[in-house]
Amino acid sequence: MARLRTRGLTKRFGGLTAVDHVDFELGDELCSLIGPNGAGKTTFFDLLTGVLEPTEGTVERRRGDTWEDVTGAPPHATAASGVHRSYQITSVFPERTVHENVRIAAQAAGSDSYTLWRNAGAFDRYVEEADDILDRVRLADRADTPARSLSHGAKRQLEVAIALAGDPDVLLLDEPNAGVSSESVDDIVALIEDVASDHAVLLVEHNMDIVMNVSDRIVVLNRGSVIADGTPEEVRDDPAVQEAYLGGYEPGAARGTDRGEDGDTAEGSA
Ligand SMILES: Nc1ncnc2c1ncn2[C@@H]1O[C@H](COP(=O)(O)OP(=O)(O)OP(=O)(O)O)[C@@H](O)[C@H]1O
Repeated sequence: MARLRTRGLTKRFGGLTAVDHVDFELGDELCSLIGPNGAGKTTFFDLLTGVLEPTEGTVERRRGDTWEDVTGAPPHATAASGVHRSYQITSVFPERTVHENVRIAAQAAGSDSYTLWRNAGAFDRYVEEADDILDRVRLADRADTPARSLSHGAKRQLEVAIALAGDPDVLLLDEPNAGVSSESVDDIVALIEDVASDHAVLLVEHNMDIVMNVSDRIVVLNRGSVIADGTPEEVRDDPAVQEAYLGGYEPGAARGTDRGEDGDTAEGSA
């Protein structure tokens, strides 16, 4: 079922059109959004999540049998409507533990957050929810670790955990592999595939091996416009995509050669 769609979505920065009349629909699938640097991927995510207001066009969310116009709704309203984004530059509280970060995110998304002090049962529920999510993202053994001391890979897992805490049905994953060492890539890939089993997922990822392996569908942006939309095989074999982006792509060559390979060690701050 289609869950999110855009019609004629456009963002101009002065004379530059960063996103150019994009018609897009996300269903229950793992769709990757790829394209060269500056293609408009981040701007598109910012438009979907209300970080930016479009110059033209609409963003709509499925509500039962109808579509609701959520164009320009602020980020908290977008999150409340079930669209969550994992940030490349994260919003974790570095001094708080992994568990506290997820529990706080679950509380913030819950309807009774303002009366929590009166409602011990609600608190226990959020603690349990955080336990379950940490099991799912395989961070349970680091529940009591301060977020700042996690490795890059574990930080990406925590970001996904925080996004899951809001109980979304659409997840926008913003380079979940950024900065992760090659040994940890398989864990992140397993996590992406796992969350895609029960969420609609839109993934921005530069590592083409990951994109080709996990995606049901790939949308290619170039200079703000969609130049291809299809299965990994269709997109890989598309001459326009080869020219704009994938020129010279060979399976297996992307791993370890991408940006952000600065090792999977703690970085001192989240
Ligand atoms: N706030 C802004 N003001 C002016 N220009 C901007 C702004 N944000 C982005 N741009 C421009 O819009 C274009 C699209 O940028 P965007 O960051 O969306 O691309 P991207 O596909 O995410 O790139 P990357 O892969 O490098 O992250 C670029 O030319 C960029 O310089």
